[in-house]
Amino acid sequence: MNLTPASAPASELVRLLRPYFPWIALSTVTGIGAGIATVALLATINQVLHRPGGLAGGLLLTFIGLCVVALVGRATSDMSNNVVGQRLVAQVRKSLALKILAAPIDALERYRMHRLMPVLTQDVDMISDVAFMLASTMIALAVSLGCLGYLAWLSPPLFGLLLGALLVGITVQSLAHARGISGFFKAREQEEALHKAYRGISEGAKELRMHRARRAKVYEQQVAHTVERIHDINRRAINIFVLASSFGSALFFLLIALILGWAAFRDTAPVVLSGFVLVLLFLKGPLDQVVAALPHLGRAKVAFERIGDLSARFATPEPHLDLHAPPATPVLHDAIELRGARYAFPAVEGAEPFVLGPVDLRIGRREIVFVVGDNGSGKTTLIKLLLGLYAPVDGELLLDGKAVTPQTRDDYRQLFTTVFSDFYLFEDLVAGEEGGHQALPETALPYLQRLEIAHKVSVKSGAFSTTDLSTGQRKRLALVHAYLEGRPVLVFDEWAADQDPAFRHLFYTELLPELRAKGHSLVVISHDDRYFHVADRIVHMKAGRIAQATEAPAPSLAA
Ligand SMILES: Nc1ncnc2c1ncn2[C@@H]1O[C@H](COP(=O)(O)OP(=O)(O)OP(=O)(O)O)[C@@H](O)[C@H]1O
Repeated sequence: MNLTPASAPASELVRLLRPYFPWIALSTVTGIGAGIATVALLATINQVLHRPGGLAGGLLLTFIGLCVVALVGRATSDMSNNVVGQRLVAQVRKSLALKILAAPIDALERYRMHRLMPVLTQDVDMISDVAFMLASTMIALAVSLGCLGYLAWLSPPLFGLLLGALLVGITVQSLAHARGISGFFKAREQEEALHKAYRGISEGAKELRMHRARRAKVYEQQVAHTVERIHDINRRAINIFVLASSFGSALFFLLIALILGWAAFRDTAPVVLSGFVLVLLFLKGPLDQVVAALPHLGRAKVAFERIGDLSARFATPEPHLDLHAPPATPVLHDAIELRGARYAFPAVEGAEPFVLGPVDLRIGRREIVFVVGDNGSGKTTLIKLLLGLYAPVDGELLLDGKAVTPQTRDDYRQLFTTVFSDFYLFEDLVAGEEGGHQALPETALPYLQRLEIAHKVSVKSGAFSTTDLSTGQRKRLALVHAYLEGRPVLVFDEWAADQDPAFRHLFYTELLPELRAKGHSLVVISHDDRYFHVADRIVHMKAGRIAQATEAPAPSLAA
């Protein structure tokens, strides 16, 4: 599914709904059937009111038949519409998840979490809610149209009056709708600010406990202020709809007065007059229902545009990132290499854009390479290029001398196990790939013991028993993942930064050499100059360039 930018939600909706046209047709036909039967019921009741025999004989059968058609038609229409609505929501949810899974990492990094979450939750829920009420609204619309048809047949001049009133009502509703929707758009923009504030108060909870002034500022200026703005904007927008709806009701009663006045001056048959007023009074119910649905439809429109916007931003997925590709087990025979590779972040206002490269870097088999340098010198960016997470804007990435192409990039990435400094720890161990048969308690135990967390964590049903651990312990658990996956190249971004001195020592002096001895290549971002001697080679980064690549120094006495 490909949602296009915000400009064309209506055509987008049509495209999304296309697979469900048979269901929509069924819903429409049965809805209209129910509408016609309801109107015919009203006509029958009107006839009975003016007939000496009352509801007897053929009229009784007609009445029962129409009741059955109205009820069955309504239920069928409701259910088929519900099928469409729920399928639509499921499709949007899956499609958004797939888009996020296939989006280039730099596009995701730019989109930001506080913008992503309201779309994935609030906007999709809004569509779900509207899908739920769409069925009854459609039936109300069908009944309204049926009633109008009947009224036109019953008395064309009275229908002329009704038409005039309807035109005024529709004009007022349209104006209100336009104003209301622009309000909903403004409110939705504020929702993103609110989400950002919510992230601040949940993720920054500790910091806020420690700083009263900031706590008050975050609450007053970010949470309360934004909530109040959303409240004001939504209240005004909904009030516009309410006022328009009240105006419609007033217009309705004015119309009935006009009709009664007209009937007093013109000779109108009682059966026509009573039928007209009866149906008109009945019509108010479904019409009110349609009008009440307008704000919800307005909000759904806003939600659709947001989903469309997100979709458009991720409209260029990484090519050949197939979810169902067979497991790849790439092998490193000789080396991975960056040759003349360059990467540039998009410029941010007020800051110089960071450019990495051009860089040449070669990581051989069974080699330990340390990447070192000042904060912000480009170590992590270099690693992301090496991992194929960022695509170089110039130069190339090679595996055993062969260029990694968009077609082979995802397979290439399966060479690596990474522990980034902002790593995410998945609790479960993935079966079906390299670690499938290994996700057993007895396989994991030696690694958990080696990393001194066996007393805290075990493997149960293919998942770690807990991840509620200290930061350093969680990093050790991430390393267990790396052991279990057994991939050829391991990449650690400041892994040892959270470890105690004894374990840090163990990591550099025992674990890394052991892993190399087992055949792994290791790329380690490190600031621990006491252990630089462990590396086979040290790559110094400076302002986005490799300043020098040196052989490892001799071990210092302190180490
Ligand atoms: N997502 C991003 N968008 C824009 N610029 C970025 C982004 N990530 C990093 N940068 C820029 O790239 C530069 C290098 O960042 P990088 O994370 O590679 O540095 P580093 O050497 O790993 O630093 P540290 O030692 O602090 O982890 C930074 O100065 C930053 O301005």
